[in-house]
Amino acid sequence: MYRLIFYFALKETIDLSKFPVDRIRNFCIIAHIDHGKSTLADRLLEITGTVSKTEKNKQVLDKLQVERERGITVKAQTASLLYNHQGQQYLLNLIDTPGHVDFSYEVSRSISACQGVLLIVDANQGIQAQTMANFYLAFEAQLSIIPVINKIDLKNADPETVESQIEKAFDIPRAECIRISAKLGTNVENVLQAVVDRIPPPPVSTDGPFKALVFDSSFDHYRGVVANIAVFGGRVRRGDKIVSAHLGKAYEVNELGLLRPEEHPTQKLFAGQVGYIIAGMKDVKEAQIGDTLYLQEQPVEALPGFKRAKAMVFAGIYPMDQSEYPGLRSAIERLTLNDSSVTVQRDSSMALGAGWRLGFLGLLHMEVFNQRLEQEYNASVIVTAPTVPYKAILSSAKLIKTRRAVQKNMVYIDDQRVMIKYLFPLNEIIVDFYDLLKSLSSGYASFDYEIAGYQAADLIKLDILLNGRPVEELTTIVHTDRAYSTGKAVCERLKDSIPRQLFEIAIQAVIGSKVIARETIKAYRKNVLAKCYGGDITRKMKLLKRQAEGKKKMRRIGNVEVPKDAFINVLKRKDK
Ligand SMILES: Nc1nc2c(ncn2[C@@H]2O[C@H](COP(=O)(O)OP(=O)(O)OP(=O)(O)O)[C@@H](O)[C@H]2O)c(=O)[nH]1
Repeated sequence: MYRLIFYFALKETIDLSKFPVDRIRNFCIIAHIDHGKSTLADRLLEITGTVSKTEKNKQVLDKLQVERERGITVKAQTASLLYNHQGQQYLLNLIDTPGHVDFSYEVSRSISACQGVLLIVDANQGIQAQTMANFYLAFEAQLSIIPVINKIDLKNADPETVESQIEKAFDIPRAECIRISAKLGTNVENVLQAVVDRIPPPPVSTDGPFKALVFDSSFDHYRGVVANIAVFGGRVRRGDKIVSAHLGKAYEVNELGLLRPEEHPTQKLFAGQVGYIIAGMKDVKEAQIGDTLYLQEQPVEALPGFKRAKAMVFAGIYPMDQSEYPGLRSAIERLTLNDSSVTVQRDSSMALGAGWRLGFLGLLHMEVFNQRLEQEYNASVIVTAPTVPYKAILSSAKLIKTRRAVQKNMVYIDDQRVMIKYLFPLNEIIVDFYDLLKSLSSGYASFDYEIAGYQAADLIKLDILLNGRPVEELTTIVHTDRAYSTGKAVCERLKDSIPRQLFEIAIQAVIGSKVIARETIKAYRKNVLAKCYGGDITRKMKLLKRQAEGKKKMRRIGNVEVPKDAFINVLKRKDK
């Protein structure tokens, strides 16, 4: 009992910040979604004694509730591990990266804080779209790449084939692949040894001026912004005055330390270290991912690669009931405090009242944000169909007609797998492309995208009217060739989504003043008390209450009640 207490006390007194640079390794884990990144991270934490075995299977690094539920990593988490190798103690800084394409900028910044990566490939699924995209990010950053073939315990695991794919696609000798089962812990120790042997220590100088890269940041209600940093040069101490390069603002360091993965405060952070810093910043926009921090008295040039997060998918968000507006406003404010990549603009609509127009990195990012609003803040919201940004040239007579998708190239990864690159209008892939691709290929195809810039196209505005009133939230920009079919499909789907009401409802799709499609919903009266014979008042009250609650899920547009899901569902193309 006493020995145990002594051991913990000793462990905490080791000053990790004084670690010699040649015994530090900074690495991250990259993989296609679900290939086992978080499971491997947990095993590494466990083997190195960073977390206890009792927390096994809890996915320590996937903290957010949405992450647990969806099994995806949204926010990167970091942990410093102590590892004994051939009688020497090493400090291994593991930076967990988000796996989804929406967060590829975060992945690229995490990568730039590292000298090596573990590239995980599922032994059953083999190389997938994000394996390729992530490999190129690591390759271009000239990192040491350790291929790890995971899930070898699966009945259908085929590590031989996956090794051949890795050799062919990435030109990495198959002998360098490590076969593991992150779930069972098989060979995971070999991964740690490879991290020490194959990844170089950070090429930094402790003598130069302090320079650090912000690769993640979050907001704490009591302490303000907590920025995760990788120190590229010099050292920083509590009380130092630091400056963030892109805003040029100065701050005093209140607290700093290492992440194990919980915060472990230290007096200083040295070049080569990865840790956190708290310096009185009030908004995550003051510590943007990719920004550089330096000492006020020793200015340095900013590290390359900084990009302001750019929203590519926009949607309107409105409270179900206007009385919920103040609550929703504070929920959005709190959530965006932690996510500087969401853009917020106040908006209002005739039909839905006051609300916001929010911009997201991608569709998953938007869905996660909405789910968090509902789960963490109990907010009941209407989300309009997502749109993408366009650049419009007004009154231009010469527009070039483009095809909707253009094939760019095709590469065979092996005799069963092919990677095809297309140039797509973003609008074509945001609503339901991924679902469609998965269902058409019975789950075999995977997909990844990057933004290729703006291109001229023959586009037109399609309005939807309900009993003659335009419903702004259903207005879309469509390709001229698709205007008629989209208008017709939206009208048909709205007819299915809107319940019959006491009067007839006309649904029209309109271009300019021209009606291109129309559906009619016949009048109907639903009497919820119809089946309620006799005078049981409590039962009647219950039924009326349920009807009132049902109505709450509806939105009134003019005199027409529209279910909240209709705003997004009608744009999903089931007909392709
Ligand atoms: N059989 C088997 N299953 C595994 C193994 N490693 C992970 N899994 C399972 O694969 C699924 C995905 O694992 P995660 O670790 O969440 O995958 P991830 O790559 O972190 O996913 P994202 O964070 O969404 O990118 C989970 O159900 C794991 O239990 C393994 O070695 N064997």
